[in-house]
Amino acid sequence: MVIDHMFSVVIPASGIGKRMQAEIPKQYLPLLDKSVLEHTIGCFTDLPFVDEVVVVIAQHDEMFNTLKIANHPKIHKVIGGKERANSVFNGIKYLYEKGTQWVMVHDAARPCVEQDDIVNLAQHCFTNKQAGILGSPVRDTMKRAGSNSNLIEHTEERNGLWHAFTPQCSNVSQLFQALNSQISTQGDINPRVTDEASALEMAGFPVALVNGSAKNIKITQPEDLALAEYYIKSKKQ
Ligand SMILES: Nc1ccn([C@@H]2O[C@H](COP(=O)(O)OP(=O)(O)OP(=O)(O)O)[C@@H](O)[C@H]2O)c(=O)n1
Ligand SMILES: C[C@](O)(CO)[C@H](O)COP(=O)(O)O
Repeated sequence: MVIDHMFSVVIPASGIGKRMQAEIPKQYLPLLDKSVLEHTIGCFTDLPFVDEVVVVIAQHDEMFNTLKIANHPKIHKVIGGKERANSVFNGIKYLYEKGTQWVMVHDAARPCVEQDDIVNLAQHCFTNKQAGILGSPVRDTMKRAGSNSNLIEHTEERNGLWHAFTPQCSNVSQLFQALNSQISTQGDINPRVTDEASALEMAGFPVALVNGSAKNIKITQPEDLALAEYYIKSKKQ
C-alpha cells in the first residue's frame, strides 16, 4: 500500500551516554564510515514519506553542526531536556505547534534500524490510524529479581512479552497530550515514561506492536558498538 501521508521524525540525541563509558556522547562515536547519529538520521532522510527530521540536541552540543548531514534540507534542530522524555516532548511540541499530524520518534542510538521495518510501521499506523511501535517478542526466559537482591523472585510469563524498540509512531496531538500530562509544572517527567508508548498507554490511547528486526539494537554499553558495526555491514543495500 502506498503511504500517501507525510510523517515527521523526532530523533532524541541529547543524551550523554553514561553507560557507554566513552569520552564523547555515544551518538557521536564513529561507526564504520560516519557517526552513529549520521547513520541513524540517514535511515529516514531519503524516505519519500518523511518530510522533516527534528534532531533534538543538548543545549551545549557543539558537535552536531560539524556533521555534514546537519545541513540536510529536511533537518530541523530543537534543544533537548533533562530526560529522554523531556527531549522528545520538546520535539513533539515544535511539531504540534506547526500542525504536523503524524510523527515517528526514533532513538539516535539505534542506527541499525531497517528501512523496510520503518515503512512497515508507517503503513500499519497510516492504515489503521493508530499508534504503533517496532518491537520483537522476547526469546529468553525472563526473571523478576527480588527487591535489593539478585535472587529470583519469580519467572515472568513470557507469552505476549515484547522488547519495545523505536521508531514509535503516533498522531502528534495525541502524543503531545499524553506527554504533557506526565510532566510536572517544574518540568519533571514521570520516571515510568521511558518510551512514547508508555505515555500513550497511560493516556488510554491504543498502541500496536509491530514486529521488527532484532538487529535494531540500542547502542547502550561498550560491547554494543561492535555488534552495531556487524549489523550495519549486513544491512540490505
Ligand atoms: N536527556 C536525554 C536523554 C537521552 N536522550 C536520547 O535518548 C536516546 C535513548 O536514551 P539512552 O540510550 O538512555 O541514551 P543516554 O541517556 O545518552 O544513555 P545513558 O543513560 O547511558 O546516559 C539516546 O539517543 C539519547 O541521546 C535524549 O535525547 N535526551
Ligand atoms: C525508548 C526505548 O529505546 C525503548 O526501548 C528505551 O525505553 C530507552 O530507554 P533508555 O534508558 O532511555 O535508553
